[in-house]
Amino acid sequence: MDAQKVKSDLVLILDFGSQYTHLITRRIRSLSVFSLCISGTSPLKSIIDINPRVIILSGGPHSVHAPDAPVFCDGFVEYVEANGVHVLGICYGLQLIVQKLGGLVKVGDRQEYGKMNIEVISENSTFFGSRIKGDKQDVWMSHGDEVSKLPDGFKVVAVSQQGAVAAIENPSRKFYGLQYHPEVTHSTQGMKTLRYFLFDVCGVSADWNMEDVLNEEIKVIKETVGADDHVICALSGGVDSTVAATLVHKAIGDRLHCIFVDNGLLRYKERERVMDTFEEHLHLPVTCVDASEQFLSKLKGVADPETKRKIIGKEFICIFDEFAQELEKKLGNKPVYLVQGTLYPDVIESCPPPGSGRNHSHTIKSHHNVGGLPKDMKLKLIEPLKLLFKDEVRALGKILNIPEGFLKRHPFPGPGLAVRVLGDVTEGNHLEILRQVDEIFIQSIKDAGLYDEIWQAFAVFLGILSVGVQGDQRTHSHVVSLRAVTSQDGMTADWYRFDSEFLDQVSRKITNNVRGVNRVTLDITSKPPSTIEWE
Ligand SMILES: Nc1ncnc2c1ncn2[C@@H]1O[C@H](COP(=O)(O)OP(=O)(O)OP(=O)(O)O)[C@@H](O)[C@H]1O
Ligand SMILES: O=c1[nH]c(=O)c2[nH+]cn([C@@H]3O[C@H](COP(=O)(O)O)[C@@H](O)[C@H]3O)c2[nH]1
Ligand SMILES: NC(=O)CC[C@H](N)C(=O)O
Ligand SMILES: [Mg+2]
Repeated sequence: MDAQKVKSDLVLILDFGSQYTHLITRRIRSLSVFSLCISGTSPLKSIIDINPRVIILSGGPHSVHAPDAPVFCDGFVEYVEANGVHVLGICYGLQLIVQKLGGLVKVGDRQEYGKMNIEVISENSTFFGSRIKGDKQDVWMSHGDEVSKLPDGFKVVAVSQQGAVAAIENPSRKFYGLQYHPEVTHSTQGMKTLRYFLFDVCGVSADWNMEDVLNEEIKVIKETVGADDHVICALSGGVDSTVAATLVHKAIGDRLHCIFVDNGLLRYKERERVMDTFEEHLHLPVTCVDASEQFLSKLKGVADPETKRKIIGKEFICIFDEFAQELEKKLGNKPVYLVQGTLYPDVIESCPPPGSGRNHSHTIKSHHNVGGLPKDMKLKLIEPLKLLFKDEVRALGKILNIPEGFLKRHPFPGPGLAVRVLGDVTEGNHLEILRQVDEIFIQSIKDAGLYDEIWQAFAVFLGILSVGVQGDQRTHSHVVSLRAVTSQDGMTADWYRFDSEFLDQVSRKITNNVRGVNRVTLDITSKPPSTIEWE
């Protein structure tokens, strides 16, 4: 998906490191307006190429006074004014507008964190429209600096209960600013304010929808892939790669060749279930490669989580490479493209704004990623989902007639059960025990009608022994842990609150049915401080 080819009005977010940048993008997209975010310090050329109707400057952890504070590029103000682009600064974004256009920002006498009440003080505010003077609303603030002098031509249109500037505007120059965060749900009228700003103040059209995204994608893929070119796709049976493959298949038909790898680390009956779904419901051409021995032999005796992940990533690459070579023998020409199901959060996370302090998840653990393919494979990438969030990918999958039950599948990591059996995965029958426990847990969640409420659920094999008493006998057996989380995008997560009756039933089912397990525990940690997977 190419931002420059999106015909709808585009709202560009310049990201200065706010925790809520993704949220602004998502809120705007929910109004059927296309929105993208790029680093706040991006060069002018990137902004010109994207050609936005509106630019939002995000909040951020910096103070505009700090020597290394991130700033929009040179020529930004001249560009937006020459092109009639509306600019909205949120929090740090507002402070940046004030400082750069000749006003003053100082360290606040008071700080405003959390819930705050604001009042519209202007009779005729463009920003708040028909909302009359005196209108009050609860908003969510998070700032320590405050505006002490406005640039010429600006006026204050709302103030906080503590008397600090809460909203400013200069309609003739098309600059607006909010000191609070309209994108968080605690700002009770935040969505109303954003909607009014985009549609009534900026005149943006609400014409972005998934059908258009799909048709545009198919068109672009048809134009990109040559008439005789072949394309490969690593298909995991997960939502992202399946939606990406189905979309590309629609564009180029049987010149798409999918490979599903059984790495010996899959869940109970997963290989059969995934292959059945592909054949029966999705009609995708898939080659299943059984590489379980290859993977497991490489993992023998390896206990370190990062080493395990690296070994698995490397094996995947070898297998994709062999697949490409075999196809070359069969077809006479080597596949030119590789389809990946990369999503927008991956893209945003991989280019955090300078100094934002935002961690890229790869620094915590090496996520298996097909993007690590060796350069000499010379495959060019097709990433049709790279500007979409998971819920949008699910919506796209629905239009592609992918069964809804499939689209609601919980994510499953590429390294599979290897990151859920702690330590050496090849020891004893640990993998097999985990498969049985996981199946009971997931099936119980489905039977209780809870599957769709939970973002991801699974069992973990802890690799420690505990003493138990079973059938009057002393046992010294394995301990497992159950993990279920709610999340928006996997970047942060909270543990799911099961009721105790459900937990009691699952625990008994596991100890009564899985030989070798005498203790079941529940993981009640959010992310952060934990991660979702244990390794
Ligand atoms: N067993 C596998 N066989 C082939 N490719 C795989 C396998 N496991 C993972 N992959 C590749 O790794 C990519 C990343 O996996 P990831 O789990 O992030 O996405 P997904 O499996 O497509 O979707 P989901 O997040 O819903 O599980 C997949 O899109 C796929 O290309
Ligand atoms: O394809 C993947 N390859 C990986 O190596 C990998 N590691 C974690 N995950 C999934 O990513 C989400 C966040 O996981 P963590 O909180 O454990 O980092 C969760 O949904 C995890 O299941 C992976 N997915
Ligand atoms: N949330 C923000 O954007 C904060 C901006 C700035 N760091 C302040 O404290 O005022
Ligand atoms: Mg997966």
